[in-house]
Amino acid sequence: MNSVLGMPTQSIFLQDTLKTLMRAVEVGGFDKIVYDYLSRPMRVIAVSIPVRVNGSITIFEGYRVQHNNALGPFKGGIRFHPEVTLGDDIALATLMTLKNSLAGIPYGGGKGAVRVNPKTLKAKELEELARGYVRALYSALGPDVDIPAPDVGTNPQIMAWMVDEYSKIAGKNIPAVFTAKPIELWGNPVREYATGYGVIVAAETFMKELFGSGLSGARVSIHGFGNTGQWAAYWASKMGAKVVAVADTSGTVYDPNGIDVNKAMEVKNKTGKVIDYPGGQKLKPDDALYVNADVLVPAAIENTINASNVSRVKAKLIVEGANGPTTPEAEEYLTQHGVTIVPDILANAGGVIMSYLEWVENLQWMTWSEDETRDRLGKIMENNSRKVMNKYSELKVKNATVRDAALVLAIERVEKAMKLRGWI
Ligand SMILES: NC(=O)c1ccc[n+]([C@@H]2O[C@H](COP(=O)([O-])OP(=O)(O)OC[C@H]3O[C@@H](n4cnc5c(N)ncnc54)[C@H](O)[C@@H]3O)[C@@H](O)[C@H]2O)c1
Repeated sequence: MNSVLGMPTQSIFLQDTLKTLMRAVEVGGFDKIVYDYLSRPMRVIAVSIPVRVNGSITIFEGYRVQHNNALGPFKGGIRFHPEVTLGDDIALATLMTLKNSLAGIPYGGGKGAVRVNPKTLKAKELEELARGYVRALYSALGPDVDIPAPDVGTNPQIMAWMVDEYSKIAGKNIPAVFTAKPIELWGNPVREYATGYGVIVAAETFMKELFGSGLSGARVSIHGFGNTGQWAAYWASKMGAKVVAVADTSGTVYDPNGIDVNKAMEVKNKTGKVIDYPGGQKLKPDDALYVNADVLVPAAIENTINASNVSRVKAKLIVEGANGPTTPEAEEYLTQHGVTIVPDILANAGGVIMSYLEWVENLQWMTWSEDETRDRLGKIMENNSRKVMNKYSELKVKNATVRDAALVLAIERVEKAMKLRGWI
């Protein structure tokens, strides 16, 4: 698709997303009209945001893509990145519609973006940009309209500025319009580790379903040791798994007897390099993908498991913490070799499910304890994992994957909502 609503949208990412959507529509036997709806956003808003940078005005380009709201308010992050395009933003918003649908939460999908390298801005300039984004899009946002959250390049502080700006314009506090806010400003402590925790609940559920025993005693390797990877390692270890490898761009630490995850996190947060961990063997960054492990969690970036290295992967279960870490060619190879992949759309949904829980708290001006919130998140992740497993066993298509099952479930829920509303 080279243009949407008259705007140019060349993007390989968008083309790939539409291919994935088309495959799922075919596997699930959906009507063509379902593809027609989901292959384009309902609304795209492009805005100019003037900010005084180093004394002179720079005008930044921003977008909000409101992809589909059949299931509820649009929901998805805001990305600050120098190379983001409208086409990429549409792809990301499309994936949010599917992820939120699969998660079983009452949200449609959306995504926002600003073409900027946030690292080049001073704090005050970044604040002005965040506030300018909200001023430009105020009428399109709202707790029951469109609820943004952080994504690449944005964080809880930026959400705090945004919720403040929105509340100022509204003339009253409206906490539920942004999620993943700081704990002190209507946020929830579980948010920090929600994605990594969710990945491990999904891993535990699939281990039980596939092999009859959970993570206890299983060997786990984690590739990528940022927010997702560190907390996945932490919860895997807490649930009794043996974390045998952790890796970041500095290298892999491998210890078949198990790594002290608290120590590894402490070292990573102190020096920025996991390779400074005292002990274990020191290997190359990608070696965490190839070590002897029962479960592999790719939690770094996209396309890490691809045609050139897939034959070296030894794990029997791959749980995608990162978005898009397994290429389609690699997935085909792994599927033929009996490896199960728990897809990103299911495995890393803990963050957005936590956003939903924060929104529910904010709408009622109440808070759950950390334990209660985590318990709710865990139950949703476990339940969703089981639903996907059941769907997978129902699919009669040759070489169907768990990803196919997840996407079919996601589309089914949106399709039902669109039918009930009389859209299709
Ligand atoms: N943080 C979330 O809530 C969240 C939610 C959903 C999906 N994700 C996805 O998870 C992935 C990681 O996100 P994050 O927030 O943890 O990012 P992050 O920046 O905190 O961490 C990324 C980590 O990956 C490592 N890394 C990058 N390239 C590597 C390589 N080639 N080899 C080894 N390590 C490498 C980095 O050193 C870093 O430790 C992304 O794909 C992201 O889209 C994150």
